[in-house]
Amino acid sequence: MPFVKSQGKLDQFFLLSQDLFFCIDFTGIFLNVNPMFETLLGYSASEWIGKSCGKVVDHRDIAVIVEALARLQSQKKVPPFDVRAITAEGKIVWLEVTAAVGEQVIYVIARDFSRRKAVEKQLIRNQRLFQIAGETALIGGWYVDMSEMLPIWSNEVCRLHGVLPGFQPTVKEAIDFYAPSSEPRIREVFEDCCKHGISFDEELEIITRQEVRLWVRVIGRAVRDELGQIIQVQGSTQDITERKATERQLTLLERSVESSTNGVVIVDAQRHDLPIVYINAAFERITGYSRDMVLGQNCRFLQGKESDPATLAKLRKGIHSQQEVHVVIRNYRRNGAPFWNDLYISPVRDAIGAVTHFVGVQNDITAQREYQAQLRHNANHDALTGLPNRLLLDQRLEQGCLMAKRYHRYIAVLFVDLDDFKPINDTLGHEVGDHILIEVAKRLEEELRPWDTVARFGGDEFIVLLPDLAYEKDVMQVVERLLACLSAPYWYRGGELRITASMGIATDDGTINEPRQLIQQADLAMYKAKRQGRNTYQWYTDELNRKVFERVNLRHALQQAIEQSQFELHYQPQIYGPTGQVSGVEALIRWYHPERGNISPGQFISLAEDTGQIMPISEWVLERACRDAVRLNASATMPVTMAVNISPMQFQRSGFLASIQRVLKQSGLAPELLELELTEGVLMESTEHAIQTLQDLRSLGVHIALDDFGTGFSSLSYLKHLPINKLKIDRSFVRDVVTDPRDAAIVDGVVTMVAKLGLEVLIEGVETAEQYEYLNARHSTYFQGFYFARPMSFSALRSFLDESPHPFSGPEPPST
Ligand SMILES: Nc1nc2c(ncn2[C@@H]2O[C@H](COP(=O)(O)O[C@H]3[C@@H](O)[C@H](n4cnc5c(=O)[nH]c(N)nc54)O[C@@H]3COP(=O)(O)O)[C@@H](O)[C@H]2O)c(=O)[nH]1
Repeated sequence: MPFVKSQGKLDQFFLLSQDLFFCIDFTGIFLNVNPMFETLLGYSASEWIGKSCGKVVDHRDIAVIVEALARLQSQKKVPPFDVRAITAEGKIVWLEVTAAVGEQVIYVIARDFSRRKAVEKQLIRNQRLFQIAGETALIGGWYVDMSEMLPIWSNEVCRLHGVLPGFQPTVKEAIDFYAPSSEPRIREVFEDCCKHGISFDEELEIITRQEVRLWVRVIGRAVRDELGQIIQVQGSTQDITERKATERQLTLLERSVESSTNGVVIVDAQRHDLPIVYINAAFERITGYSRDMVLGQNCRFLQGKESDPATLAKLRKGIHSQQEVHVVIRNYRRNGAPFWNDLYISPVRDAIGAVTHFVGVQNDITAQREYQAQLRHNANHDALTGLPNRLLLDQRLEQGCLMAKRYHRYIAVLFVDLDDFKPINDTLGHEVGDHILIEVAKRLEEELRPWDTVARFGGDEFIVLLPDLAYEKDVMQVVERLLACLSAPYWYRGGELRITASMGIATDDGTINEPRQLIQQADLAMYKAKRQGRNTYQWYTDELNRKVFERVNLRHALQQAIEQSQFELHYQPQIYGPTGQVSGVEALIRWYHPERGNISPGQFISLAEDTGQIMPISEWVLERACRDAVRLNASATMPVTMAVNISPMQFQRSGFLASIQRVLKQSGLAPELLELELTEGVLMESTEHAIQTLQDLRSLGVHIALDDFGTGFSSLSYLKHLPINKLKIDRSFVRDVVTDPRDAAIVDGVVTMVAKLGLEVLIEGVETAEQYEYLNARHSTYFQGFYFARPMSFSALRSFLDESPHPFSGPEPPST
């Protein structure tokens, strides 16, 4: 046996001990070792007797051995110490060494605690890992022993609360860290856990020592002993502030998307056929499809027969090239109703730039589109009849002319004007008028081919375009059909109404430069139809064209005349038969055009009436005539009346009376020396208003003469209602008065009757001595005519009056 021989019972212990027992001398040489030495370290005990104990000790712990030996040599006590021994296999064994000095020997007991050491090491490592995990995930651990009720916080929990590691709060202090909104909850769940063992997992807000608000996830659970008693509550606290902020942001985003009025759809770009993965409420509302119906589907279920292929191609191209794309596309709701979808599609990329989704933002712009279409329709159509208006008519006319030119066809333009529509409107009311216009529009449309156009041109005027005619004469069938259908009875509230139309026709083979001229031509032809008795048609001719051309030129020249004061006034004397004296003069306008010479009022007055140019002209005439009348009367021996022709438009203007007053005032002419000549037509229209104006004029003292009597309606009955002073018998009755007993009878009758009404009479157009003698012998009245004098300039008139104040008192009037 290599071991020290046993001595009594202690030897047994020495031999059987699970610890190492050995003796060394003061230099550390093994003197004796027990069997456990061999078992534990794997060395043969006999080999080691006489060897230094330092040989089995790891070199890192040699210093420890050396120091212990030194102490023992000095008879000092050595507290237990740990060293690493190296086994025969080269493994390390941790030994807890206790050494004591005996007689010349040192007794050593060494206990293997390698396992404990390994556990300790593992524990330390785990703790470290736990700490790292806590620090990384911002999770701290804590526990509260029920016996002490003092929370123990990990370093991370301390850090979270803004206190130093090792901080030891009371339960109250720990709870006080929670924000007022969270404090009741943590108190409740902690108490429930302590009392009833109910685990908790809460997201709450704490306020750190530095007054920083943090969101934490706090988890707690009860730990029970073997009897089921709760002995500890332990848990973790995790900083989730960042996650909460992100969550809040996400919630905000989600809510925004959800509550957006725009439809939002997200499709998965990485799955086959781009299935929908999200739609918001607006998408559901717009399309009528619910989430369940569309998730997983491709968006093409929104398309339909009217979805424009070009738009779809653009959409596909954008998706294919993973680029943003904007389209307005015709889509269909679940119920099949189409809608206009204003759609933006954008790719959504991940962190490395790969497209993972496409997000589509859509807006239902149907109402907007319809409104725009309505606006466009309104801009191009007449509100009452729904027919195209002038704007659209112009476009169609242009197209029609182009077609005619390209395909060697004809286009016809019909100008349709209802006959005597105004009286219907005026007497039966606008409601009836509107009804007729709508009915006319309907009838016209019904008679035409789909590619023809009926447009409302103005009040009771319609234009019909007949493009694509093989022959000009083809238009006749249409015209006759239209005239017939328009003259059929109209019914309104059970009553029958009759109305006809006059039509002007203009045609072209597409060579016309200015298509609009066709309308003017048709208009002109229509007027001719009117003059020819209504309910008929007329073709436009070159003769009419010449007139139009002339009118256009004349209108332009007239404007220049107004601007450049090219007018003059001439005066024609009026004679009082019984005395042969000049009782008045009629102011007659003269226009001397620098290139065209004299242009007679007969040529331009009616045009000026049509264009409104009569207004500045009339104003000028009135002012000049009144001023000249004042000058004339200043030197005349007898009062000379100034007769001024008043145009219908001038008379009907609301400021007419005021303008007369103003001119009288400015010129200083006595009102009774001013005689206004009005035609029958003026007085026939709006009689009440006309009579009132006449009465007002009469109240001013101004004289009124009714001009051209006998050429118009010449209703004798209305004469008695008119507050006029004088009646001028038209010269057409005078021309043959000597030879034609019928004219003589008319003149006799009118003069006699008018005299009986207490009015004065002037006989116009006396050109010969015979006429004058004949008439003067029968009637004591006034005369005017070339026989006495032609219209003359103001200076000529003055000389005329100066030379001969009573020119026609004698038997022989001067030759003119
Ligand atoms: N609103 C205005 N109308 C005016 C004005 N000046 C003229 N007129 C109207 O133009 C028409 C033509 O006028 P005019 O060519 O001047 O002819 C006048 C006389 O020259 C003509 N007349 C006079 N005596 C005779 C005659 O013996 N024979 C004959 N063949 N013609 C004669 O008659 C015209 C005047 O007619 P009336 O006005 O009816 O008295 C004409 O209608 C004018 O009214 C103007 O300033 N404003």
